[in-house]
Amino acid sequence: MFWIRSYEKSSSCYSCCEENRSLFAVSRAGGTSTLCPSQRKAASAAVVVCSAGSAGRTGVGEKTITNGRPAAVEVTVKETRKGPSGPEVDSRSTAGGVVEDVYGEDLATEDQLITPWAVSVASGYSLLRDPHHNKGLAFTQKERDAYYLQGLLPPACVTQELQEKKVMHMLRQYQVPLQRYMALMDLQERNERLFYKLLMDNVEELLPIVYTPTVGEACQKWGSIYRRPQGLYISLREKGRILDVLKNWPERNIQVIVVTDGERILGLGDLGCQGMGIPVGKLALYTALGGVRPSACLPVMIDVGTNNEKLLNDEFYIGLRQKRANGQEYAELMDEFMTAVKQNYGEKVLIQFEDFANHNAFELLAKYRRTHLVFNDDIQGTASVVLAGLVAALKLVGGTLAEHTFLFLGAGEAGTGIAELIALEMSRQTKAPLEETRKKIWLVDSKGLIVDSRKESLQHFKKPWAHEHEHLKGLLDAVKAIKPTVLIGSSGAGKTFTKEVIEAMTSFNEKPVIFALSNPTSQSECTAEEAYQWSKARAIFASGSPFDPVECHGQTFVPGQANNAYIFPGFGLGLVISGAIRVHDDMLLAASEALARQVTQENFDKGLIYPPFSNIRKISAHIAAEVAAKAYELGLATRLPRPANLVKYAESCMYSPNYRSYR
Ligand SMILES: NC(=O)C1=CN([C@@H]2O[C@H](COP(=O)(O)OP(=O)(O)OC[C@H]3O[C@@H](n4cnc5c(N)ncnc54)[C@H](OP(=O)(O)O)[C@@H]3O)[C@@H](O)[C@H]2O)C=CC1
Ligand SMILES: CC(=O)C(=O)O
Ligand SMILES: [Mg+2]
Repeated sequence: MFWIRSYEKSSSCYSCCEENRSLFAVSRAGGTSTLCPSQRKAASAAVVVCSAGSAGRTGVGEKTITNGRPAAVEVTVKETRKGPSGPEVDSRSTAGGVVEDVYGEDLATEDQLITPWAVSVASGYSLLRDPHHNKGLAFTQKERDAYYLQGLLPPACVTQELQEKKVMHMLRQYQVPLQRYMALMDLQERNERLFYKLLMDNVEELLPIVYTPTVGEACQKWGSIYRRPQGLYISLREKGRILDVLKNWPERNIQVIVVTDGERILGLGDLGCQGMGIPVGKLALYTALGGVRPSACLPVMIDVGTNNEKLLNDEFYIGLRQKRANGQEYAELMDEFMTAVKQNYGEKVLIQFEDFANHNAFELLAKYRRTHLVFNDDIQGTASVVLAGLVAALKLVGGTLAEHTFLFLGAGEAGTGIAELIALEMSRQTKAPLEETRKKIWLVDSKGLIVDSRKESLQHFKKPWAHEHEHLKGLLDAVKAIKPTVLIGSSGAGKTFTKEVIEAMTSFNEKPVIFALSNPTSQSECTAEEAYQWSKARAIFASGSPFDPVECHGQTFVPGQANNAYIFPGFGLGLVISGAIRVHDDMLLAASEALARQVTQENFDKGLIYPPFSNIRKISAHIAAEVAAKAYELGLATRLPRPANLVKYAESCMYSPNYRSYR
């Protein structure tokens, strides 16, 4: 038995050997190659050719047998790309030529060019450095014998459970959340399955590390803590060759892309290229919470510059050092990206827009929702999660949606996205026209209450909310005048729900419903403690970032986390398993209902309007099933026939992080 290092996963091999990604071939830079039986047969000959699929690269491995095992496997990489007129072009010269040995760079002087990805493998050493297959001390003795690992590991063989216990123990020693974040990222790069097992088994403890609030700090310091790319960085420099850039990614079978341009990272503003932490974090949740295979997930950072002066002057900044491109230049880059994604991965890859500034977010969604499978998490995912929380909250406060009055602080992506879905649901329930149901919803932006006298100067997404009313500048005035039953913070501005605001809400509501959605914790409109204390323990409260339970008036309150993380993983899974080709608003409503249904009486008894994250895999399966059902109903699903039991089917599709046994 021997291994061949190949450069692309052959798509035919992928499908026939998916379940048993054996180690006949090992990965390069996170990519894996699996030899199907025919290739294995070929592998017993002296030369193996691994097809490059559409990427156009061919790796040719030659082996020399010494005492029944490979003494060395030399691999020659012949880069073949189609020339402009069609025929294959041997681009070896531009690729840096043939590399003679595995670690050629050690022999080269610093100014000599080397081709780092042309290497050969004949030892388990590389297996230990392949995060997709590495099991560390959990390799059994048999596996150590079979895969040339003898001596490369200390003698102890341990279980994955013991490894998990040890890493959790180590993580808990760190006092600083960012240290935990970095340790987890290191684990992801070292042993992917252990990383996901940890995340799934300890979701409530680790979510605040890989996600909000710590991911916010990680993005702010990304330039300093950057170690490995973790996704694709596509900058203005790549304009005109984005398709080629996509082909550099080692995985072919991508199902979900999360893309940002870094302009509105949580409530932290423009973090430019450092926003990459968000797609990386969101996709970790796609796998851990929604069960999408890690190899099917692709984080993308579109770098068009940054207007953040501090970053532009930071010596450790890793992005383009220029002001943000906008207008036509921006639109062209995005268009090239969207086209290349479809060309490379097909019609059914889900593209999730994340943390774009609102002046681009609404346009991108409107433009591509007709041609691509796109979803804006901040506009649509947030709307779905908040609607679910409201529907659940009605069980505690009484009344129908239409009997409530809503006031938002913040009229951007999250605010207007939520407002629109509430109005849509109200309209469905009451059969009243959307224009009527919108009148129950009021929004305040940085200039005050959105009213008709401001209409001319409003951004297009605010115009539907410009109702007749005198203009009021401050939130407190608006609360007193509108007398909302539900107050929702989506401003990105921390500490804006003051004592006076919460007391005013409490003065005319028996149980004021208060959502402080802004992330990370520093930007939350108020803390859980403030909401409960200032409302004399009467508030029904949920926040975007997590807060610890609060003791108030002799009771313990467990605040809910109104975060789109409840929705997008299951939502995406539903699209993937049904082979959906477009996202429809009805799917958002279906996801929202599925989430609201998961809140149990026991949860309500604790004042919770969201189920605990510890049940998230089950919740995601139910959301996925409802979304898929809607896709079938709307004729948007392509995976036929429709499975009879969609919940069971969704569960059966979910990634498991348990180690596989290697033959
Ligand atoms: N919990 C969750 O799941 C989610 C939370 N969020 C959070 O919501 C926040 C906003 O996100 P998003 O809607 O995309 O951002 P946008 O930039 O699109 O919108 C922000 C809105 O808040 C207004 N605003 C800002 N500061 C103030 C202030 N001091 N007083 C009143 N209004 C203010 C802005 O006013 P103007 O238009 O006048 O500039 C704008 O209307 C972020 O912190 C984000 O992290 C977002 C998505 C999901
Ligand atoms: C949660 C989220 O998507 C945000 O804060 O932007
Ligand atoms: Mg977001």
